Amino acid sequence: MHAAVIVFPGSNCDRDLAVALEKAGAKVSMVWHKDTDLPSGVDLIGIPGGFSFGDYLRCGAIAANSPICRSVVKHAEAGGYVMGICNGFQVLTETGLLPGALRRNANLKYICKPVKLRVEACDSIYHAGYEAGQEITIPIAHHDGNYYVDDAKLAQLKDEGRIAFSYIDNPNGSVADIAGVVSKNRRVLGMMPHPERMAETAHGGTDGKPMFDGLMREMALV
Ligand SMILES: NC(=O)CC[C@H](N)C(=O)O
Repeated sequence: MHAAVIVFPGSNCDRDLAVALEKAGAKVSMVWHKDTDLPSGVDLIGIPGGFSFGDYLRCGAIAANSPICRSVVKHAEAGGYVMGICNGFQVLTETGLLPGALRRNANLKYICKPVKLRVEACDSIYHAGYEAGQEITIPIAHHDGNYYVDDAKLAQLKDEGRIAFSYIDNPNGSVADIAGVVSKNRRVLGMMPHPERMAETAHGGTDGKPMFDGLMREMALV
């Protein structure tokens, strides 16, 4: 499986995401935001966490208009896989590939701590390594993680089984405790918590590792 990790000025989790994917067995190419084309044969795009363009305008808004993001959108629209973590989730909402927006945390503070998540019943490759209803601990590190969708879109996300992960004890004010969502075809995932920061024993826990191992297993079957 060939993954591309996109790097923006201000990305700071690009290497972590690349390492997590490599340890699961992927070949990873790092792709600079000014590039216009993805390497040929890319199966999965990873949009990493960080503070792209200093979080100016809105988190992810400038990155979403980078040259490479036109190719990211094309890849997703053609049915390709894309995972966006933290700032990556913010970028994906700004491109319109995922619904909703990430607003300032309800307490107006940057929050950096491990949180408990519930794995929702969502049949995506990103869930293959988990059981529905499983509780996992994954760190968050954001000031704009307060997920918002209006009532109609929330009802649609619920009806379509597109809530990927929920907070057990909501840290940031997100609507319906939502920590992550998927696209209608379940191939685009956005989540605020960082599974790549909980993927080996030295991280203090490995609850993020099944996401990478599971998606590798599933992609071998696609
Ligand atoms: N860790 C991150 O990706 C930070 C996300 C984002 N820039 C925020 O603080 O809200």
